[in-house]
Amino acid sequence: MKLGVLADQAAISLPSGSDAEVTGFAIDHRKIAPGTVFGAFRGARFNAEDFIPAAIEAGAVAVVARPEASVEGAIHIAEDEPRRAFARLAAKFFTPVPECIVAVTGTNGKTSTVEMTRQIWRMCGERAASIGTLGVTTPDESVSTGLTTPDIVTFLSNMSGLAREGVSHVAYEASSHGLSQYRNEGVPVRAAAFTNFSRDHLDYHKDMEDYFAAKMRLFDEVVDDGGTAIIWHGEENSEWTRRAIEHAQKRALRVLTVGERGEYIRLAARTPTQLGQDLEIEFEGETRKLRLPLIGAYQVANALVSAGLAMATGKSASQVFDAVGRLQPVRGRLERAAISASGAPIYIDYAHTPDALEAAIAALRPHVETERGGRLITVFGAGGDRDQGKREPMGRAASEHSDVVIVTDDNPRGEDPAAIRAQVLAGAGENARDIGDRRAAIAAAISEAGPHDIVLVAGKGHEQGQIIGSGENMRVLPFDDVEVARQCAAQGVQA
Ligand SMILES: CC(=O)N[C@H]1[C@@H](OP(=O)(O)OP(=O)(O)OC[C@H]2O[C@@H](n3ccc(=O)[nH]c3=O)[C@H](O)[C@@H]2O)O[C@H](CO)[C@@H](O)[C@@H]1O[C@H](C)C(=O)N[C@@H](C)C(=O)N[C@H](CCC(=O)O)C(=O)O
Ligand SMILES: Nc1ncnc2c1ncn2[C@@H]1O[C@H](COP(=O)(O)OP(=O)(O)OP(=O)(O)O)[C@@H](O)[C@H]1O
Ligand SMILES: N[C@H](CCC[C@H](N)C(=O)O)C(=O)O
Ligand SMILES: [Mg+2]
Repeated sequence: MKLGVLADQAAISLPSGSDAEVTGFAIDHRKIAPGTVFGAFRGARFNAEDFIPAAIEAGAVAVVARPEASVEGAIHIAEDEPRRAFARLAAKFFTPVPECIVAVTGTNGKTSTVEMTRQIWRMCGERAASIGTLGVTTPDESVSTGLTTPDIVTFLSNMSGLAREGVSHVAYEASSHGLSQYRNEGVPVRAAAFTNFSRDHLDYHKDMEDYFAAKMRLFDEVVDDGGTAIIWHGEENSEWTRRAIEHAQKRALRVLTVGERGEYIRLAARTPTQLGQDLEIEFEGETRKLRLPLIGAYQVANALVSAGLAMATGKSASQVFDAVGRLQPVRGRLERAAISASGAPIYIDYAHTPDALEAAIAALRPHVETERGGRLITVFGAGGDRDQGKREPMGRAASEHSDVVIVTDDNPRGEDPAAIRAQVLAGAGENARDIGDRRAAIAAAISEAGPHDIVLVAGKGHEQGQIIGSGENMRVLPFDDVEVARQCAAQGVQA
């Protein structure tokens, strides 16, 4: 494929008289083959401009880099924001892509929402896929990628790979890291959703404003002109929600709000039942009753945002609401792993922010048999080399809303695990227990749970390992909360 053609399509100008045959795209100089376009970006650890000579030596025909970078022996596509230009250009190479693509952002609920959207589309008869923290899930398989958004080349090649497999519908998770690094864009996005906004990732973003601005790139720039914005508008009526609506309106998107204060789908009532919840919603002037086979208010939010995405992409209300009633649980999100020997259910959840912990605990609270002395026992920790400021509020959220709190390790990475736990414990208060070893912490919670109690193990959800150390010393020790909970529950039976 000719670089000139790709550049024309992407509205990117090349130095006059230059053109070349392009065979691929790479952002890592070690992945260059003859004919590759190299994106030389300045990152947190490396400045890839240092690798430009090596990339050209390996056969790069063009380099997308800042104007001040030195490029000799290949075409210099000089751009002030090289990541953005590279995404636009590479997107013209990785074609075709699935005809219907939607994206989801927000602090919590992205993975759940892309997964539920995939399920709804599938129940409507489409070949649908989702991309996010759980990996790439297609009609045929689920492949883990390690990161929510890998890198732009992997993202785009996954999209065109899915189209080749006959997938027509894709819902992808747009993380704030991905959005601020232009790692998940370039494809046409028909509709974009915003689930909620609260504290996370302030190790990476300067402050909440900076974090919000990263998320708002989805509405400001990534979604198609004339596209749809689905925005959760819950009873909490957050200022961030109002501002998200403003961003979407400013871009002249079709704005559809969903939730207790939603105008498109209004959640009028929610009644927890033993295995799920009964919902009453108002849609197009009619009241409908739905039964969601999942517990927790937060799962209603994600299910209704997913319903909005499915309808915004052409599915009929009757098909979509019928599908909502048949949603399957999302891996590691309020997943019931086992029942303890005494009869207490043990739930695994991916809550790793103060807001998410509150939501997960609130989901389980109605199921605790409080009148018979039942307690909610929460086991959780906070990740190392991540936002330190969320640890104390996480401790506070857990202790305010649970009856027993056990603080444990969750991917300490390059930090001292005991120091991380101390920061969490500072918020959790004196009654919280400190058991660093995650297996021992889960075992302690399960062995003390009585028949009317519920155990919540939060923070790792679907994860398959405990990450310890960093850089050269990083190791991932196999660890699966679901499996450990099952083993501990089974040991209880034998004892
Ligand atoms: C902080 C962060 O987000 N870093 C990501 C970012 O790295 P970076 O651009 O800073 O890269 P860098 O390592 O400094 O290197 C700069 C450039 O030099 C290139 N390079 C580097 C070395 C070399 O020998 N040759 C070479 O060409 C690299 O390919 C890169 O383009 O871009 C890389 C590839 O696109 C990512 O792998 C990397 O994710 C790291 C590993 C990470 O842990 N990220 C997490 C925090 C993350 O992004 N998580 C979010 C989810 C969060 C959530 O769900 O809440 C996600 O979307 O996955
Ligand atoms: N709509 C919601 N409101 C509040 N909390 C939620 C919501 N959805 C999910 N959560 C909480 O957040 C956790 C993570 O959910 P999910 O994986 O869907 O979010 P995510 O945005 O993809 O997270 P990440 O940023 O790690 O990728 C859940 O296990 C639950 O505790
Ligand atoms: N995508 C999130 C996941 C956090 C999950 C938790 N187990 C941790 O390691 O902190 C992050 O990278 O911040
Ligand atoms: Mg996710």
